[in-house]
Order: sequence, then C-alpha cells, then structure tokens
Amino acid sequence: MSNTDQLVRFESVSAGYGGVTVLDRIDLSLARGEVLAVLGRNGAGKTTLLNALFNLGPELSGRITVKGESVTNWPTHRIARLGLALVPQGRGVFHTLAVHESLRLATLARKPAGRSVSPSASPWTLDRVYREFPRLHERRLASSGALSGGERQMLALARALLTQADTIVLDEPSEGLAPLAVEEVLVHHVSRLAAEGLTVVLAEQNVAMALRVATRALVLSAGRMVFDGTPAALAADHALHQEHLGV
Ligand SMILES: Nc1ncnc2c1ncn2[C@@H]1O[C@H](COP(=O)(O)OP(=O)(O)OP(=O)(O)O)[C@@H](O)[C@H]1O
Repeated sequence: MSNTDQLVRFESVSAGYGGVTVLDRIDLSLARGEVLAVLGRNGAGKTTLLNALFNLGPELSGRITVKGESVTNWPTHRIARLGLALVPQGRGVFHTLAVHESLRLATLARKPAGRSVSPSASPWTLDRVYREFPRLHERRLASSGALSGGERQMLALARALLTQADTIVLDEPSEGLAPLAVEEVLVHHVSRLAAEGLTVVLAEQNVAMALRVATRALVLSAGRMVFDGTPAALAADHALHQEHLGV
C-alpha cells in the first residue's frame, strides 16, 4: 500500500484509563475507500479505539499516523482538520435546533486545512445533503429532538459530511434503531457514500449489518485484535464468531 493510499495507521497503540490498559498494542492500517467494521462484544474496546484515533480521552502509547502526519496526542480539532469526522455514540446532535439550523451550523464549522479533502469532485453543500437525504429536507423545520432515531442518525451523518471530511467514523450507528432504519440509513446511505469514495470506519455490535457494508473487519476481544480480514473470511469463521462475537 502506498503512503498516499494509507489514511490511518496504528503502530503498537495501547490505550487505557487511570492506568488500566483497555487496548493492547494494536497495529492497523486503513486505506482510502475502505469501509472498516470494528467488531467485538460489549467492553471489548471499540469506542476506545475510535477515541484513541481522535485523542478523545484515553491515555495513549504507541504511534498513530493520519495521512503521513504523526498525530498521537494532537488536540482533537487538529486531527479532525486532516479530514476526519466522528459521529459519536448517541449521535451528538443539538436537540433544540431545527434540522436546517443544525445543518447550516455544520457548514460554518472550520473546514480541513488547505486543499479540500472531500473525495468527490463536488463539495458537500446543503443542497447536496438534501438531495442525498430527502427525508431531512422534509423534516428541515422540525426540531432535532423530535426526530426518529433513523432521522437523527441521518442528521449526524449529514453534519459530518458538511465538514468535507473524507473519512467518517461512526460509533455504534445502529444502536437503538429499528431494523428498517438500520437498512435505510446504514446499509443504503453508507454503501452509497462509500461507493462515491468516502472512507468509513464503523464500530458495531450489529455484526450482520456491519458485514454487509464493510470491505474489511477487525475483531477486538478484551483489548486485543483477534481478527483482521475480509467480511467473507470472518463470516466463515464460526469458531471465532462463537468465541469473540457471540452473545
Ligand atoms: N472513560 C472511561 N474511564 C474508565 N474506563 C473506561 C472509560 N471508557 C471505557 N472504559 C472501560 O474500557 C473498556 C472498553 O470500553 P469501550 O467503551 O471501549 O468498549 P466497547 O467495545 O466500545 O463497548 P460498548 O459496545 O459497550 O460501547 C470497558 O471495560 C470500559 O468500562
């Protein structure tokens, strides 16, 4: 893999809280255009891995590189300006704002430094977001707090796109969504965006959904990486499923 294809690299990254190790010497690399599913049971360290990438809390050791820059311990906003956007668990939308206002605010957020990093030729605008998510256009005057779970996830995704990020990181996007909403928001929209060149990382408990959209999967178990490969290889590995993903 050439350096320009490589967006993110973890080299022996350990992370923890209050001296307790939660992630243990993780090595991984993420290439442009991949849809990477980060899987594992409750407490396996999925959120900690995403938070390590954005330097959002855990104590870190090892080395994290984003687009060739060594970003370990950089402030989160500087890491984001390299073209990464995080949609946190619970979606992080302001409940009192109308959908349109929430999206408009996202267009004002600071853009990545220098050149545009959006993978598609045209930048994300409000019009383009409303074309991609017609449901948000219908609901543009509704308060964000009145949205369904699926609509709120679309709003969070749209806000991330409006920062012109080329890499979107989603923490448990299917959590609390009805099956139809999972299908519409995640399988439909995420697959479409990935087909246009967006790089996506999603931490998920919903293994079946994640494997439908992912091009690659990692499995964490008690902070160690126990699998890194294709969704097909993971789906075929029943013993690994049983041991590290089964409920
Ligand atoms: N801020 C924190 N302070 C202390 N311990 C934490 C903190 N955040 C997470 N942990 C611990 O780290 C471990 C991994 O948590 P993490 O949230 O990364 O797992 P996860 O795989 O995302 O699980 P879930 O699916 O439940 O979100 C757990 O034992 C958790 O209790």
